[in-house]
Amino acid sequence: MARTLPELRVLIDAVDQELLTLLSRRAALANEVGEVKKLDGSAVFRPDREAQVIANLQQANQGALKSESVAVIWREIMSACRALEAPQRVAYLGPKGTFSEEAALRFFGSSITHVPCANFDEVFHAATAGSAEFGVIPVENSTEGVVTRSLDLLLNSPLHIVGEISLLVRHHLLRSTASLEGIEVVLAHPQALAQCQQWLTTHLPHAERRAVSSNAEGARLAASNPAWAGIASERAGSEFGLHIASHAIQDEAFNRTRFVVVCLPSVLPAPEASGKDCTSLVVSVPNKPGAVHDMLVPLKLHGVSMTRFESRPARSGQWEYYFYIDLQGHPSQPHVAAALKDLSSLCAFYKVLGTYPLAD
Ligand SMILES: C=C(O[C@@H]1C=C(C(=O)O)C=C[C@H]1O)C(=O)O
Repeated sequence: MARTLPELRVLIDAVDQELLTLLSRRAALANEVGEVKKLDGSAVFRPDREAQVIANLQQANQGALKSESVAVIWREIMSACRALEAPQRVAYLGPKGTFSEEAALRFFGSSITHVPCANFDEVFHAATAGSAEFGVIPVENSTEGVVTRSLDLLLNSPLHIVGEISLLVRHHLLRSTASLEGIEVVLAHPQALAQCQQWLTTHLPHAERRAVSSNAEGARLAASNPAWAGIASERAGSEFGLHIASHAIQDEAFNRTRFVVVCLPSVLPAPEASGKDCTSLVVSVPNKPGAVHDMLVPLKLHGVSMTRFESRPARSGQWEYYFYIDLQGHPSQPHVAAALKDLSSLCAFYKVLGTYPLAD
């Protein structure tokens, strides 16, 4: 005979008690790890070790849980255990409800100390000055391309990149009522206004588009005026008590933003090779014919594939540029090391921004 609902619930309650005992044991061990780390001064957050823990469990998983669920559950368990060692402070573009916050939670789990910042410069400053261990910043969007301020800040910063997150970004039109009637102003970060420009031209041709410091800030302001609307995430909508006047208004259905995690090398040294890594560089070459072509030859010769190539003005007024290059691979791989050595010898400026595991 099939078990009844009350019987099943008694069994589930018993399993939960067992889980709690096991999780407490795990937490106590993590606490002990924290003590050891305090003595030898090593990094609290070890994303490489956490990735390995998840990979081992996914491989061992014979049960009913989906592989992705195993990852999500253990990310949170490890986030809570890590917070017992020392709460990690993570700076990002605030206020609450931004996609930067979502990216931070995806990478670190929810047991972090939030350090919301007013702009990207402040994120870099927080992670450099030590009011946060880590910063999370967007670097490119699949519709709008490069986030220029982030690239410019990376150039002169002592922070290095230790991880990346790729987030599906769905923008909603949010306001105090659920209709499109009477909207005079649409407030959002310039990136979001750009990612929704076709929709705005078609549906709200007469509304003023007003750039603000973040989408969540636009949503916060939209809550104060019925003729204003914001473009932001669902989370920002609930944070400020707004209705969704129109769902998923971004011009590209699969609009994605790539974020990177930055920190001082003393907080976390460069991650070791994971087998699926990216190495980010910024370089410049002498302003002479063929220099850019020559710079890329070593990549071809050593069989290293380039996944990104961006240029930014060097601001010298001489039509000189910095090139931001992403390569597949890790400098501990001989062919990557050889390509980097040859490439650097051709550059007037050469800086490795970081080497880190690729996002799923
Ligand atoms: C417990 C450790 O510290 C942190 C927490 C981890 C965990 O809960 O499994 C893993 C790596 C670290 O980010 C450790 O380094 O082993």
